[in-house]
Amino acid sequence: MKKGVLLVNLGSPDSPEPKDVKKYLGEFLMDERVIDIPYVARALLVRGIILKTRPKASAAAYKKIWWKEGSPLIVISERLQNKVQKQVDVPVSLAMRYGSMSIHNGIQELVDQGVNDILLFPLYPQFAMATTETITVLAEKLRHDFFPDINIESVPAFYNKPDYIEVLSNSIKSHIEGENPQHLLFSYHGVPERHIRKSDVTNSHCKIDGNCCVTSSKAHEFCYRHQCLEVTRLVAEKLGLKEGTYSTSFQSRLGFDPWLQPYTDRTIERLGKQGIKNMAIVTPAFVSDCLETLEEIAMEGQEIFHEVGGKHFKTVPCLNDDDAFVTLLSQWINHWVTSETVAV
Ligand SMILES: C=CC1=C(C)c2cc3[nH]c(cc4nc(cc5[nH]c(cc1n2)c(C)c5CCC(=O)O)C(CCC(=O)O)=C4C)c(C)c3C=C
Ligand SMILES: [Fe+2]
Repeated sequence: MKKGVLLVNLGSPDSPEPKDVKKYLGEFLMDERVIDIPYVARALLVRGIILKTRPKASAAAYKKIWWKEGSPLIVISERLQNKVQKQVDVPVSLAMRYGSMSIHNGIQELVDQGVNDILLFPLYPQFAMATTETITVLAEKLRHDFFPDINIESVPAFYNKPDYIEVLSNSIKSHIEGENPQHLLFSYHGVPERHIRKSDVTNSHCKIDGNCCVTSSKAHEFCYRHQCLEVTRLVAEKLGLKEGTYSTSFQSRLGFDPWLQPYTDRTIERLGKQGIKNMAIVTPAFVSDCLETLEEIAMEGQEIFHEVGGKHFKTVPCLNDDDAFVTLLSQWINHWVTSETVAV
């Protein structure tokens, strides 16, 4: 069998113009694992309400962060792909779950090079039905419908792997060294609480309270909240952070359902009001900087902090194409190539 790797990230609009943003959001938000309500209700909500107003506002936000080479998320993912390709001996392709650069094309690109054994690598440290699961389910459907003779194996969530925690901790350390933040906030993309309950394989463990995520359970393999809290705990341990000088929050809430709390914007405001003058923020649900980190955190978050008296707001970049991260992914891939098992 000939092996190859498909890295998969979220995707971005083709341009920061409202018509392209509308097309992208239409595809993204109509995914039943993102807005998980029945099709007719979802279509009414997305096409009848969200797509009437959000594309214009989102396009304005995208314009603030867009690079001359294109969307930061796409450009950074391509840099990562190119660097990983130099460290492994099998073909490495890149695809996006939404927008251009489809997973179908990514698989086809590998198949055209003779590959029939694919390692599908969702670029998300934590499992979520709106991210990892939608990628693996779509890839399996494509395999079944168009590529029945190939094998596809997926890389599971790697949130608690010691070598990942080490790379992430070292990166955070290098960016906050000399800044001496009084508080380090770990901000993760939010999800509706309902998503956590739906992914609970025990059907009863996830209460989304103070206890469930720290009480051992089979549910944790697919619990986004547990996995986020674990990343914070493991990095804090590695960096020797003192209790009270760091915390976890969830950003990017959309709609009125309860999402994971505490919310990042309110947490930044609270920290500023409590007299914190110097804070840093890290966003470990994203491996690549994107709209949610460059605009929502680095711009809006900083503005909130300054409005309530904060002075210094440091945004730690995502791992992006950091050399240590590239080496880590390449090691995992090389392990799969030589040992037939997914390394992480
Ligand atoms: C119901 C809505 C959404 C869920 C659930 C959700 C989960 C989720 N998303 C990411 C990562 C990213 N999301 C990004 C943008 C973005 N996300 C939503 C909605 C949900 N996300 C919207 C509407 C948007 C578009 C922007 C906007 O209008 O605000 C991005 C950035 C993409 C880019 O082009 O830069 C990322 C990355 C994760 C990890 C996640 C669940 C864990
Ligand atoms: Fe999102």
